[in-house]
Amino acid sequence: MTYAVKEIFLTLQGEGMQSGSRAVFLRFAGCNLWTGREEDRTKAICQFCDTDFVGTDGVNGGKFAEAVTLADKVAELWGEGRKDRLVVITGGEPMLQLDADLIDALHDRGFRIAVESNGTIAAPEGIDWLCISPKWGSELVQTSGDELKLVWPQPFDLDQLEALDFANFLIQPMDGENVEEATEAAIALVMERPKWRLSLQTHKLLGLA
Ligand SMILES: C[S@@+](CC[C@H](N)C(=O)[O-])C[C@H]1O[C@@H](n2cnc3c(N)ncnc32)[C@H](O)[C@@H]1O
Ligand SMILES: Nc1nc2[nH]cc(C(=O)O)c2c(=O)[nH]1
Ligand code: SF4
Ligand SMILES: [Mg+2]
Repeated sequence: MTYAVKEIFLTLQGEGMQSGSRAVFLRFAGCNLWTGREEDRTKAICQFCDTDFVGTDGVNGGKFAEAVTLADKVAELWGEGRKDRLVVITGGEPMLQLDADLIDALHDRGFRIAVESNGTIAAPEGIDWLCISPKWGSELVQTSGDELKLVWPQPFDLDQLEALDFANFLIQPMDGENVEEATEAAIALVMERPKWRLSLQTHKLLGLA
């Protein structure tokens, strides 16, 4: 299968439980909840996206015909050393393209595989760290994983989300024009519900990609 990749880059994971970890980010092009075009945003299911995932024109982006070629590029960007290798696969929606061949090729090169997904498509076997970030108005199909990272505010019933099979529950303020209000609301929520932890987008605070 040919993979459409927006960009691949080395940075720190900015969000969630693994925040602060060195990681290669592999961002796939395309999403099932928004076209990525600004003129479609207000009619999209997911309207608050902070990411350009359209096309294959980003740094190290392109069409990769083989899983091994793509995994080689990820390994090249990691550089020397096979210990503690981490790749974060995101998008767009990575579950539209992530398959067993790519999972195997990345494992063969020593990577732990973390994935950021909206949860509308079931995850394949072999993911080492699964982060699901549900979107109001979409159907949540993947109801288990390592972390549920809820962008706030959204009209979810938190009691229902807490009943799902996740090891960690995180709340992440919605970036945008109301980010300060969203951050205050997220802090208030954690103070009321200690099951949840605050996730900040630390890469934005630090000026990292
Ligand atoms: C760009 S998405 C790509 C992965 C996948 N499509 C998803 O939504 O989980 C990566 C992460 O950024 C979060 N995110 C997107 N827009 C955001 C915003 N405006 N503020 C805070 N988090 C945001 C998503 O919820 C998700 O956890
Ligand atoms: N540094 C950094 N950390 C991130 N964690 C999740 C991201 C994403 O866009 O999926 C992201 C991102 O875009 N950059
Ligand atoms: S589901 Fe993820 S990639 Fe798609 S529009 Fe929403 S935040 Fe962006
Ligand atoms: Mg991002």
